[in-house]
Amino acid sequence: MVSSSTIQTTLVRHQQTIDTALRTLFQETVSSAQLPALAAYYGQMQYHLGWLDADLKPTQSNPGKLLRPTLVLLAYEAAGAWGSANELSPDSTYLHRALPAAVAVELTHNFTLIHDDIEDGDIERRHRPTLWTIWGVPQSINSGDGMYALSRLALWKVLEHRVSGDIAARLATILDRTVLVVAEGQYLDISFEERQDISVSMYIDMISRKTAALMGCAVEMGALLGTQDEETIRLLRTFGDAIGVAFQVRDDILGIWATEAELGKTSAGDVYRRKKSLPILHALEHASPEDQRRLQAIYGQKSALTPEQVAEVMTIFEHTGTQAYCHQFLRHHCQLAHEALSRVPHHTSPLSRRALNDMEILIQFTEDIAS
Ligand SMILES: CC(C)=CCC/C(C)=C/COP(=O)(O)OP(=O)(O)O
Repeated sequence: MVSSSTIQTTLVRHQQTIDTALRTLFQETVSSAQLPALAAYYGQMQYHLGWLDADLKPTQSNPGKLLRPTLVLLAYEAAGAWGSANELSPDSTYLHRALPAAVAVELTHNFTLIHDDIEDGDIERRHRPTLWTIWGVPQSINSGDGMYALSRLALWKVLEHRVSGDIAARLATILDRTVLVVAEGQYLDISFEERQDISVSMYIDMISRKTAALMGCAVEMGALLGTQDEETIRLLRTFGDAIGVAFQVRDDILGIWATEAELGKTSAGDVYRRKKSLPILHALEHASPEDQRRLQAIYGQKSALTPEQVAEVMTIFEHTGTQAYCHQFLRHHCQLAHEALSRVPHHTSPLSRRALNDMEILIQFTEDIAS
């Protein structure tokens, strides 16, 4: 079992550095557009990032997990940090080479979330009202667009840190391809809502695009900045893709089986929401014909589910071995992530070893709920 303090330590190691870089690059990138008339436009983006409140006053908020940019920096270190830092030291200047990519990935992630909240009609994110509920849909779409552009501009700052034009262009291509793949995943996810014929494999393909692709991208970009060794980059990318799928499936499992105490919201919440996540798709494919008919009837009805119907769905999950299947699926992807990491060519630098160890802790943390 990975203790919450171990995972905290792993995730916060770079948090402050990333938070500072995010704010600095954001300010640097928008400074040319700091007309008073535009202050509220950039303020809306900063609200979404948690830096300002709804009155556009600074908040005391903590920077959050910043998981994706953390993956950029860990991959950069694991790959060798361009050979520039072979000692563990509190001086983090060696990270400067990778910070623009970390910031770009985080801004890209947030641009997709702004648009996702509009598309899903979600009214809350990170325990705060979503952007569109405060400033309306047109302004929020426009904030998301701006944040996407900022993410690309932030990335080009790598050129100020002795990264070659070739590597910078390759980084930009990886990020652009990823945004396209994420949008494909979002298309599939939205189209699945109207369909009754979604298989487990179609779902896995969808989450590989919508969720895992950006995590794989984060790791690949970090690795590419850290080394020229293509095999190391490939193995780290495999780790990122696998941990990305595992993270989503972990979320799916918690959405059904986490206790109210663990989740801070209703257990079986994803059943109440009729979310087409891995558990229900597995049960729809593998339950007995009678149970499949019941599931289809319950998930197809117009009215809200009653607690009795939710209990019935949970019983069908039990009969079908759905929880065991989801746990097995999670373990398998964690195993893929672990195998990829264990094949990363051995690095003698303590920095690289520590980053690989942190990545192992992330895998264990993801897998814990299945053990
Ligand atoms: C191109 C676009 C807009 C892509 C959105 C990508 C994305 C990761 C959405 C959040 O997924 P989710 O809806 O499953 O998660 P959450 O519950 O956080 O909204």
